[in-house]
Amino acid sequence: MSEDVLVARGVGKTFGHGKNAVEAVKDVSFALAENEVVTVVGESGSGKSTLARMVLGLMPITTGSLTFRGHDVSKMNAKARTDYWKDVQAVFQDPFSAFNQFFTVRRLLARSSRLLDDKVGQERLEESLGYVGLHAKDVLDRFPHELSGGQRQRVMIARALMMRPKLLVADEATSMLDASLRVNVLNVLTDLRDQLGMTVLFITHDIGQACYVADRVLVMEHGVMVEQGRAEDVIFNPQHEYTQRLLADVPKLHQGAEEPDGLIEGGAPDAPTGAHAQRV
Ligand SMILES: Nc1ncnc2c1ncn2[C@@H]1O[C@H](COP(=O)(O)OP(=O)(O)OP(=O)(O)O)[C@@H](O)[C@H]1O
Repeated sequence: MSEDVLVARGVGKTFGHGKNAVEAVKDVSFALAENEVVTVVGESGSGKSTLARMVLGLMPITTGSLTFRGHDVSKMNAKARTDYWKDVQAVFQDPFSAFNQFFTVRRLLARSSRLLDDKVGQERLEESLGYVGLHAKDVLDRFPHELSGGQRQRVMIARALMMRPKLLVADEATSMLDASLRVNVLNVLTDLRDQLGMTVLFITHDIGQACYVADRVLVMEHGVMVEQGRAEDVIFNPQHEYTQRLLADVPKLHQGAEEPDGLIEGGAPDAPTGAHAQRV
């Protein structure tokens, strides 16, 4: 059986105090095993990004505990956090904000590869760009404004992959991509799980994508994890009313449950078209 990489027990996050307090995440418990893709799905404001930021060590937790391979990651000093980020990498929704506009892609990626020796760095760079469907010669000497939104996002994913992280946290990382590229990137994530034994925590508001890519799905509503289970179980036998409602907004998923052929043609709105049926 795979070992747990990350374990969250009773994790909570409250912003502000008194009557202005916002409980963004409430008493959330889950574990991420080695070599699995887990998605967190929920509507806007359900606490997904706050959870991701706590997992990344970017903000302190208010209650509970978070451990990565047995080490407490909720109270890291600067050195421990730098080490943690060799094992845990992130890709966020807005790739533009992460770019220095005056740096070429080559320079941006070189900053990530400085921890690797030159030969490994060059190989990793080309390999990582290849994983996301980019060729080094097409992008390395370009500036951010010379790339499309989708290309920028894929460069950011490649940058994270260069470190061969044990855990990749992808927060709405495919939101800027068109449908075919989205499928491509989602498939890359599962390939990385298969080939590198990487664990992926994929955050999305789109239950179609969540179920397509995931081994397991965690469902959040108003900061509470209302349901978690294997992707097949969550899609075809959702237990919580909120999950049922999210799925009801994706009519093709339900049709597919009754008519296995139904999914092949359509797929969910805003979901990886058709491919979902082949995965689940
Ligand atoms: N720094 C902050 N200060 C105060 N409240 C915050 C802060 N960050 C998030 N919140 C609040 O916490 C709740 C959860 O926000 P969060 O961004 O985690 O949700 P989300 O599910 O990721 O939403 P989205 O999909 O829109 O990004 C929201 O009510 C939000 O307004």
